[in-house]
Amino acid sequence: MAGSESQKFTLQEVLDSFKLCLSPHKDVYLEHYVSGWRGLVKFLNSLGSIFGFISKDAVSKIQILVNFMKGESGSEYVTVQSMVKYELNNQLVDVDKKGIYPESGCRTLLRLHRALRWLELFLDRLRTSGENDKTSVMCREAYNESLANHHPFMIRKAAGMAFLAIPGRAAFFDVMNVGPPERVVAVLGEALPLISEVYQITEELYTKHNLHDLP
Ligand SMILES: CCCCCCCC/C=C\CCCCCCCC(=O)N[C@@H](COP(=O)(O)O)[C@H](O)/C=C/CCCCCCCCCCCCC
Repeated sequence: MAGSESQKFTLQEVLDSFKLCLSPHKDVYLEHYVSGWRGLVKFLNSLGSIFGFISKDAVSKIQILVNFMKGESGSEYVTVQSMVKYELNNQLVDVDKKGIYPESGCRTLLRLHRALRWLELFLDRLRTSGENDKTSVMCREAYNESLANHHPFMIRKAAGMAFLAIPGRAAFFDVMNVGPPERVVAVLGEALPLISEVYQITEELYTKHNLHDLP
């Protein structure tokens, strides 16, 4: 029982992680970034096995980052800023698109960063949606405006199929475990600026170092 309870998703938990993500100097703590994603994956898993291929990909990327954080150079992987600095200074990133470092922290985080933009767009649609709006449509629109631009045809097709299995708005809000719809909307309103700020800071860092096209 305790085990299954600890696997239960709450939107509040994700909100707390993103709250802790930013240092006073606006550095992004990897530990909390990763823990925010872990919470989201928990949510995805609770929606059913059709989302398994998405969850598996997110988990493998989270694990790559955790391995760096726990590895011998762990002290360089405290924030996104320190990770970028360390990997660039030590030529551990495929800046010239050679594919020698297919699992660098920078390229791995880039994939999650793009997914964070999808999340921001999706949550904003959810927050402003009406009772009769379809979650699958909101999700697809957010995906087409963000992640889809980075995915090949087959992944886009598979993602499109999975979106059809997303529960309706009321059931979706229930799984968030924060209370009635008005409370969900309020917590989303609190979560969104935090997610947006983390996204924006990472976006600017990747632009500054020309890291948006890492293979
Ligand atoms: C606050 C609660 C409400 C929202 C809950 C959302 C829960 C979402 C949880 C996790 C999202 C998954 C993040 C997926 C990361 C994808 C990273 C990526 O782009 N990977 C591709 C490229 O990687 P490399 O090959 O270059 O290493 C990879 O090819 C992707 C494979 C899987 C397909 C990804 C489709 C993503 C669709 C967007 C998520 C839809 C979730 C719908 C659930 C409502």
